[in-house]
Amino acid sequence: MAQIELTDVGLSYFTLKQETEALRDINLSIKHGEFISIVGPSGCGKSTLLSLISGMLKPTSGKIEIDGAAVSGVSPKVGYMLQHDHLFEWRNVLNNLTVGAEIRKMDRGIAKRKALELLERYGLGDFAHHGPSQLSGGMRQRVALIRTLVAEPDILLLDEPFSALDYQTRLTLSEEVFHIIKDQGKTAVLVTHDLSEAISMADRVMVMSKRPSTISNIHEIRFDEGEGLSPWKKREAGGYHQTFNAIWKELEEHVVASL
Ligand SMILES: Nc1ncnc2c1ncn2[C@@H]1O[C@H](COP(=O)(O)OP(=O)(O)OP(=O)(O)O)[C@@H](O)[C@H]1O
Repeated sequence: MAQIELTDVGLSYFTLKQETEALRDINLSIKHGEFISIVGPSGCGKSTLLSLISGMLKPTSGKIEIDGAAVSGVSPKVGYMLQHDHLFEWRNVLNNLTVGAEIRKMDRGIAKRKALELLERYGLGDFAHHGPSQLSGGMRQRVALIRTLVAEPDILLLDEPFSALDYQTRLTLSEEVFHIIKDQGKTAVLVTHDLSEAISMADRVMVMSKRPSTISNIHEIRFDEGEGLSPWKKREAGGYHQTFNAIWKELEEHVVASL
């Protein structure tokens, strides 16, 4: 059974002046533990799609299910990682990690233990009592991911999580985040403008058309070098450039059409 299932999903935004049809006829099945990337022209509705999966938005038409149950309201099974880490500067790292637990009225002791275990496991154990301003951009984003993991979501929605970082940090962090997500056995949906990031991290890359956006194509990312390759290994794989060029050609057509 699919973990996330979208059937004939459409979404229009209504304002006093106009209706904006963002998404049309979206049919998508995402399996447990799968990593899928979404690319498409600017403004085509990628973030809207994540908001629908999280339950923050309700589709105008069609249905969305997680583990066979209709999504109604914000789902506790879903966690977000965003472009900005939104860490509170006046709290140390550990206290930032327990914010979600406090809001959800989870046991703070349990949340703290979980947070410390995750910090230790992912190389940030020495920074638990540091302030966010004492961390590099990449470390802050790792803390943001750990904060999401403390709440134990099954599904991670990643909305351009690396785009505010310099290129070198992006490469390193995407590798680290990939390993953390696989290690934790999470299902992940990544929205990115960076096609090499999309291909290197995901099992499948979904290309969306210009608005009203439909699914143009879904590409399986498979290389002769084997299954489950890390982003570094995928970038080095024999068929990588061919795959990149094929998806880029398709994506470029949608980007040009949207100008
Ligand atoms: N709250 C809203 N009210 C009205 N229109 C909206 C709202 N949010 C988004 N839109 C419109 O819906 C469309 C899709 O927006 P969305 O942010 O999902 O696209 P995107 O593909 O994530 O964009 P980008 O790549 O630039 O981040 C855009 O035309 C946007 O202007």
